[in-house]
Amino acid sequence: MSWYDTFARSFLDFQAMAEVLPNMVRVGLKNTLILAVASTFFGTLIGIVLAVMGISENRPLKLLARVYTDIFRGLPAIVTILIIGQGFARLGRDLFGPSPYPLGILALSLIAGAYIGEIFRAGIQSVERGQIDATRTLGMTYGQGMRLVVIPQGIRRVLPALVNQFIGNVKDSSLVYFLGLLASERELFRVGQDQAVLTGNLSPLLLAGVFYLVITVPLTHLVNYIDARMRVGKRISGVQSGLKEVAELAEAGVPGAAKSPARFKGGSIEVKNIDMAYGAVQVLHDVSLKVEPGTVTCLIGPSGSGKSTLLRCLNRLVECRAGDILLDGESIYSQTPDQLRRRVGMVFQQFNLFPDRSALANITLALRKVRGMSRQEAERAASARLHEVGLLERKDHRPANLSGGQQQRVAIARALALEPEIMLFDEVTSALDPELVKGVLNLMADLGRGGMTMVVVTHEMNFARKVANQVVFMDEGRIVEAGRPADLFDNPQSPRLRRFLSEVL
Ligand SMILES: Nc1ncnc2c1ncn2[C@@H]1O[C@H](COP(=O)(O)OP(=O)(O)OP(=O)(O)O)[C@@H](O)[C@H]1O
Repeated sequence: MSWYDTFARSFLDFQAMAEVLPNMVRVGLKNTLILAVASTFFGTLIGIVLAVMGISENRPLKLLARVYTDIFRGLPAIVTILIIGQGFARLGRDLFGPSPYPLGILALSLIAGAYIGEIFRAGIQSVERGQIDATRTLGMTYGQGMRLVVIPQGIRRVLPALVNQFIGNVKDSSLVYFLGLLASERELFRVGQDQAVLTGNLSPLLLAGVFYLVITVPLTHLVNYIDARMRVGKRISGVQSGLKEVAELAEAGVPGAAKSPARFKGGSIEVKNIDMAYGAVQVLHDVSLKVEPGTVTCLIGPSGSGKSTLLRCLNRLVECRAGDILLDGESIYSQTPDQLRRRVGMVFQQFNLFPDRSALANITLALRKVRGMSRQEAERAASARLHEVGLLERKDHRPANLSGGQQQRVAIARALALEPEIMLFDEVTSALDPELVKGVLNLMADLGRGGMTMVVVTHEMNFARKVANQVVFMDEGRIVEAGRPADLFDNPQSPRLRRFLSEVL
């Protein structure tokens, strides 16, 4: 007999396959899916708890999650299944009757939980810090930020890994057979193996193998497709040049130099002798500053001089070590950070838009969750803000489908939607292509003319000169000079400011 005949007799006995097929679908496939789905479901619940424990600040919880993960990831699956299935057989019988099947699910879930916990933890930790900063500046609590923004993004990022885990559970479900399943509980492998013993050839096992592939291969491809779709959203055509973006703003009524009527009720700020340190490194030394209502203050200075840190003290993204800050004459420490941040909006260099939400949804999220508006109210308000920044037509675009300048204008609209009294801008044009900078600066100048109190960290000296009421020069964590732009730029008093201006102008 040729090798092929031997092979065909062992593996290609179609009659043996046909005989086992009904049982394989009705019993094997069904039970494999129940085992895999149930253990992925319970494993996901365990994984979420482990991930939350793993990223918490509580050391005992962290340690517990670590120990759990090390044990269940380190042991071979079959060892865990046998220890749980046989070690707790008595208890299992009392609880679930003669079937070892529930204990099999429990063992698979405990193993899956260890892997899924690590997957979630990595996913959540991979979400940029700026995302949580953005939720905080929009007045969301830490819990809201995690639940509404960070965790969904983290889960989306790890979706392929989660599906891999499900595929792993489909395969590991075959190990439950070691617990001696009842006939009605046999999974694919066991049905194939029993039939192989009966017929004396391996064709039923091959058929079981085909079933495993039929479940796992399409799933992998499906998840890759969904993942790609979710990452960027639906592609929307309509890329435009940066020069056209300035026109977009003019159409929306942001005319650059024209006078706009006061439409904001800006608040006042008084910074009184604040010190701030990151650990042992003192970053701000005895900083005092007054910002009158409805004025624009530009903070300038070399890199690392503490400008961003000062800005972050104003909305308590970082906390001062000494001194006080008054908002409209009242200490910002007499209110919660969330209450304060509803009054003090902030826009960042990296935009920090939520990538998985449209421009409109980026704005409505805080309106609904922080301000408690209905969906309709929030959409109406968000549309009005988008119109003001010339982007109403692009309300359904995800950030990935917008230019940097457009993204920054959405970020400004998002902050304005909460109707703050103060707006903080942290180098908001530094990440933009040169031709997109003008559109964003025009918009900011318009806000200033509209009576918004603004504190702007910027390297755009022209903007500071033309738009600011007050320019503040910082160096090494101290305010070195502050005054009207003409005084600072044309008549700098300190050698440090003179040197700085000679380098940047
Ligand atoms: N999270 C942090 N942990 C530790 N040190 C930090 C942190 N953020 C900033 N620093 C340090 O604090 C100092 C001031 O930084 P800050 O970002 O406020 O300066 P900056 O003037 O805004 O600089 P740039 O223009 O480069 O943004 C720098 O020495 C910086 O390295």
